[in-house]
Amino acid sequence: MQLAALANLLASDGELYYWPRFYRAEKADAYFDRLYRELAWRRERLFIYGRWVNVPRLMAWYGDPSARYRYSGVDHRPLPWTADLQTLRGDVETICNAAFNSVLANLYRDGRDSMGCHADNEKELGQNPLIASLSFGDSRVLRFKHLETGQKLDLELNHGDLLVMAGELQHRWRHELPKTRKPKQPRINLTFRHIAA
Ligand SMILES: O=C(O)CCC(=O)C(=O)O
Ligand SMILES: [Fe+2]
Repeated sequence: MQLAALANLLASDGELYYWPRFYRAEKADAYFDRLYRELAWRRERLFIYGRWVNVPRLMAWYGDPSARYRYSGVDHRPLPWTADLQTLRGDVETICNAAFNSVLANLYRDGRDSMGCHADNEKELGQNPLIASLSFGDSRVLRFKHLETGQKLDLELNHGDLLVMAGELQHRWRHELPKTRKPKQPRINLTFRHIAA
């Protein structure tokens, strides 16, 4: 099966493809355990409105040496691919029929960890980036908001799910992973990207 066989969840202004349980529970369990233990999780700090704030999640950045990535004034040099990340990259490349040279890993330790509203629109990602996102661990809601109409779309991402963002999505929509008061176990999200050298 290929991405093109999936329906676009958006009626207009971008492409969003959702493949629930892309990995079955057992396989997803094994990935979660190893990623949790093996990735070099770091607490990042960002300089926002004149002060340093802790990013409310742990992060790790892997990729080809040429895949340097800058955001919020911080230059991210990728760590070399681990065996699992290579395998996962291969899987999503096959499905998406695209090449990825880097992956941003996020670890949301509990419901207080989150990601603020943003678009993945850095110029290194190209005009209409194709970004493949894998989720492992507890479920969390990813919320899309249309920039002009304010339309909202909530997607609950579960253990082993694949989500692909493409087309004009990053120009027309923003997305966030809100905090929640519900008790939550850790969740790992991997977003595979192609960074122009
Ligand atoms: O955790 C998620 O599902 C979203 C991650 C995300 O938006 C990003 O890494 O840019
Ligand atoms: Fe994002």
